[in-house]
Amino acid sequence: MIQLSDLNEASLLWNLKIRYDRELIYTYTGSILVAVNPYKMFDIYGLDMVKKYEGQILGTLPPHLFAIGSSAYAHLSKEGERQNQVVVISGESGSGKTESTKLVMQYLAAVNKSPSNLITEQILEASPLLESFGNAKTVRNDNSSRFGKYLEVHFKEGVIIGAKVTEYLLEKSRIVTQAPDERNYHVFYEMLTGLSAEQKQKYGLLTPEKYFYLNQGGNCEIDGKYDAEDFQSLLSAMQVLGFTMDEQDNIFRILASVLHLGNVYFHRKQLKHGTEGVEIGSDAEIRWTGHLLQLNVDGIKRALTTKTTEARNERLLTPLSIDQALDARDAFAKALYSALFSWLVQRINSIVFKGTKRTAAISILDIFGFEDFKENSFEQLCINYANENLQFYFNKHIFKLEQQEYARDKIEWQTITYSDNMPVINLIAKKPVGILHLLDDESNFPKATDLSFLEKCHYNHALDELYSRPRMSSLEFGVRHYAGQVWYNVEGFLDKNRDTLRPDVVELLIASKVTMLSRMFQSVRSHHETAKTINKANGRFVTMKPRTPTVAARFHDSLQQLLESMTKCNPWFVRCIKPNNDKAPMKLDMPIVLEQLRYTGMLETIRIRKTGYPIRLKFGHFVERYRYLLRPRGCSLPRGAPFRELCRAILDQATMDGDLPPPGHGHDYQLGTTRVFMRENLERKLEKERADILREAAVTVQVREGKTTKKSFFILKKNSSALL
Ligand SMILES: Nc1ncnc2c1ncn2[C@@H]1O[C@H](COP(=O)(O)OP(=O)(O)OP(=O)(O)O)[C@@H](O)[C@H]1O
Repeated sequence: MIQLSDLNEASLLWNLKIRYDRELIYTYTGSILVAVNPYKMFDIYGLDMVKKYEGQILGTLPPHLFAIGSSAYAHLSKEGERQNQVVVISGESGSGKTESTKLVMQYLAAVNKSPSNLITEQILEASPLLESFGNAKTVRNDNSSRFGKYLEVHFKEGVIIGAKVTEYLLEKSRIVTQAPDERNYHVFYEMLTGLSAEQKQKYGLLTPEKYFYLNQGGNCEIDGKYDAEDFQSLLSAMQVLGFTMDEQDNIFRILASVLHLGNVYFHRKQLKHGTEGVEIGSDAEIRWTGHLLQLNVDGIKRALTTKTTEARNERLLTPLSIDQALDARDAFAKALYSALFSWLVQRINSIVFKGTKRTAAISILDIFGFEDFKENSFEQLCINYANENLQFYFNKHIFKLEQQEYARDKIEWQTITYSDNMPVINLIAKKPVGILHLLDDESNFPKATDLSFLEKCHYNHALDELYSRPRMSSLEFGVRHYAGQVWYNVEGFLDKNRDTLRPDVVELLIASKVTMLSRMFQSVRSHHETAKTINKANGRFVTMKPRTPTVAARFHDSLQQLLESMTKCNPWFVRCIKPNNDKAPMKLDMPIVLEQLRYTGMLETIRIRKTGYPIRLKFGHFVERYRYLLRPRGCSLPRGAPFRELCRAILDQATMDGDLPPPGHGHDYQLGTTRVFMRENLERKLEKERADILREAAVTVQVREGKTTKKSFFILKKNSSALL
């Protein structure tokens, strides 16, 4: 796209459309890959394509995800140094991030120097397993990831030796409620259609329609998804990953218990002194839960109908109202499922993560896309905050750092402006009155309500142009994000942020005779205990007294860790674009695409890629790498000439012949005070020439020596390609 002569929104959009109509779903903006979701599988991801892209310089072949994978792999060790790589895949829900993640991973698995090792297979199998437990049907995407994922793949001498998954913010509300046309997590439906009748009997299970936690969306099936088959894939993934039969049994026990709990219902009950309490409608579900989780049945009943408070060293049981009882039931189910999900991630890591000593990693970030629904809640605020941070990371790399480099080396440059989203990040998270800080303060204050939180937001941010108050007296506030204005309804914000599981419920679960379950909740308890005592004087969220960290605080911390680790990597960006809102194959809706191009700053990105110099090499490095290119070979290297002059000689020669513009205004390189600054097309040309020369040299040596054995030729060939 940087070759477009007339660069404007319309030409950019047309270019994408024309390519898309020709079934070219990938396009480069410099080294950034734009991927427009085809909603239709093309035969472009086979082994033949892997081979085609393997070892190729970016840009020499048509744009493809494999080219990004190949470049990241090649850069893992450049100039003898290990350099971690990160592939940042962004885009809105349904744009194709998860599919792209899988394809990049598939590519890495195929090209790594030991493609058939068990660890590679296990890493690949982790994907469908996590998808079953962390993906669900939403109105936007039939297979929407409801958690963020950062996958680090570790290499040693080109071989995959391990991986590590970090998960972010699983959407918990989905476990107990689903909007119309949506579903709960896939695994429930897969289990209910995939288990044999006998196994279902063992867990007391029926069909999906019978469960309140599964039937609220109105349709338990997804067109084109075969839950029973996917269940078999899930089982085989568990097997490859080495889950024991006991572990699998425990997983099904927990999943079944969540479903049983969802069907527990209550009746109002008048108690003495005129107070209202509840009684359980039927205790069959409770008995099933008790049986499957090996818990005390009376303990479960108590946990769902009363709460324990401590006063003057005395434990008091207070009855719950019907709403509180329903909340207690839902909290119980959410705790079970989310603890299981965290356990799964840890379990996978315990199998595939082998430490990071002397390894280099390619990480892939697939994090939930920007969300703006009819009703937006706490989850959307967190998700959109994460996206703001990613956009900031993108801007920082593409615009800020880049232009700082130009200034440092004093090259000629006219500053390109871009829309800096730091003010929104500050509005949401800056101390002391950023929205998440206000939320945290209120969450730690027992008498606070969602309304008092909203009032504090209005009070502190009314004058901020990025913040809006509603015209009517609805419980909402608006934030102008980089991707547009979103209204957040604050109902439930405090509870969602506190996300406290009552200590008596934690103790009940720890008392389970199912060791795996008991351990899960021991670790929940110890996580809370240690987090409380950590001294957080490092600028992160601090509350007045050590308290259990809130969801926002934990999310903020993990996001900062993620960004810190990404900062140490060389980034590759994949921008996924959703072509229409109907999930329809090969249909590109111009306004929908345009909106995404606008808010992701694509036009500015192309401009900087077109006029900027993204490739930078120290003079010494440049000479070392490209000295073969001087013609006649080596002769015109003036002895002792300064590196800068040598660089100029090589570059002048490279830009003089061929189709690249000659030196002068807008030429493809500039010499700074310490480094060569090049455009990507010039780098590609140099790399190609270098590769040709080295190949030629290898053959010449073979012919000259005549005696060169086949083996030594291959060594030579291998060495020369390692230099590419
Ligand atoms: N390269 C591709 N080829 C064919 N179909 C694709 C491709 N990428 C995405 N799709 C289709 O689009 C659907 C949505 O893609 P995907 O789940 O990767 O989106 P996402 O951006 O990860 O969404 P979310 O943020 O909701 O998780 C896929 O289920 C698949 O049907």
